[in-house]
Amino acid sequence: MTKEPNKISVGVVGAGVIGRRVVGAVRLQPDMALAGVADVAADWRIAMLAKDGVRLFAASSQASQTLPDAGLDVAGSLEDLIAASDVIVDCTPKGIGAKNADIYRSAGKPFIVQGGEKHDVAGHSFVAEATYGSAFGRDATRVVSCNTTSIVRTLGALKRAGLLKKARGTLMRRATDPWESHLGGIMNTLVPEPTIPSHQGPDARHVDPELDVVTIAIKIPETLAHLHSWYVELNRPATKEEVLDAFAASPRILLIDGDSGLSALNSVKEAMAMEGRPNADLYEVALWSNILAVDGTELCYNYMVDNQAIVIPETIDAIRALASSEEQPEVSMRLTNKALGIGADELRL
Ligand SMILES: NC(=O)C1=CN([C@@H]2O[C@H](COP(=O)(O)OP(=O)(O)OC[C@H]3O[C@@H](n4cnc5c(N)ncnc54)[C@H](OP(=O)(O)O)[C@@H]3O)[C@@H](O)[C@H]2O)C=CC1
Ligand SMILES: O=C(OP(=O)(O)O)[C@H](O)COP(=O)(O)O
Repeated sequence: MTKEPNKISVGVVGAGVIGRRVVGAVRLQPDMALAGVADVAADWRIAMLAKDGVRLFAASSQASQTLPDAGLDVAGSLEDLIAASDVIVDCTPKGIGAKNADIYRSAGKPFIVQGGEKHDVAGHSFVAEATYGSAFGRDATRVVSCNTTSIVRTLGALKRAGLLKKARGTLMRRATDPWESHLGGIMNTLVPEPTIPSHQGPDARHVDPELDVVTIAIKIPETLAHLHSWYVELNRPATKEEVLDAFAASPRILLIDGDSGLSALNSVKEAMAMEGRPNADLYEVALWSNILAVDGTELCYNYMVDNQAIVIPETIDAIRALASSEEQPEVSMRLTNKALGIGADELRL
């Protein structure tokens, strides 16, 4: 397969909830081209990608049978996709990326895994605003989980403004993804995560070891998004305006006004649909400016994390960090934001 000149050739392994969104986002970047997708599934999800012109590769010997049996054209094996790619984005279910890492390393190809994998799989954890620079030119990185991404974005904004001392958060986690809610999830109950801290707080310190952050998580019976409630101790008394300015300085945090009617997860998703976002995806952390309170050094706020969407811009930036000559995080993030329509300036809200 011939590569498009001057474009980063991206191979995606595992095209489920995250992988198919990465496919869509890669295709919108001016400096990237999609080499194809390798998967083991051969159902409607993969058939729809094929109809969109995505080249399919069989990620297992069984898939090399089941894909053609389902009437789908197969361009080659996982190894063929790796050979045709400058960088691999592994979006397989938790634990499989760790096994695939050896294959990518043996092929000498840089790769990205997602937040279901442990930090050690890549030896580096990625959130663009914090660790683009240390990812630049590496052989691998891990885009941290959706909740962890939101924590680093928000606490990072407070830290850059010189305000952050320590943060304690309660994370209400959606039970399962919408498309598979008939297969699992919970109903008519709330389930506290069995350990304190939940993994997201410690995991945020893989990105920024200076963060003093503890998280507690609860699984809740809905599928739209996560909702976080934070108590933050500031290192000096601040005003509400100072705190809002600190958050507003990041284009990947969207201040929303509950008094305008955007008062819940579902209304924010509907607004994203009206914005014309694919899948009504909310790439930003949506933080309620009207439900934020500052009292001296005490700060409390709530925000929404669209778990299916928030890691997509980070993954695009991680591709540039590993496989392009762009060393400046701001340049990559601007390109990504523009291509995906991210940030208050890009929205009608
Ligand atoms: N879902 C979410 O909200 C978020 C997920 N993440 C992380 O992203 C990663 C992917 O999650 P998600 O998109 O939800 O997963 P999905 O289950 O939606 O998609 C995974 C895809 O990979 C396929 N697959 C399974 N095994 C292999 C294999 N060996 N080789 C190639 N493809 C394979 C699956 O096929 P099949 O279905 O047939 O098994 C499926 O098509 C995980 O690390 C997860 O923790 C991060 C942030 C948010
Ligand atoms: O990465 C996520 O959340 P997390 O930050 O709680 O690990 C995604 O919402 C996936 O979570 P899941 O492990 O419930 O599928």
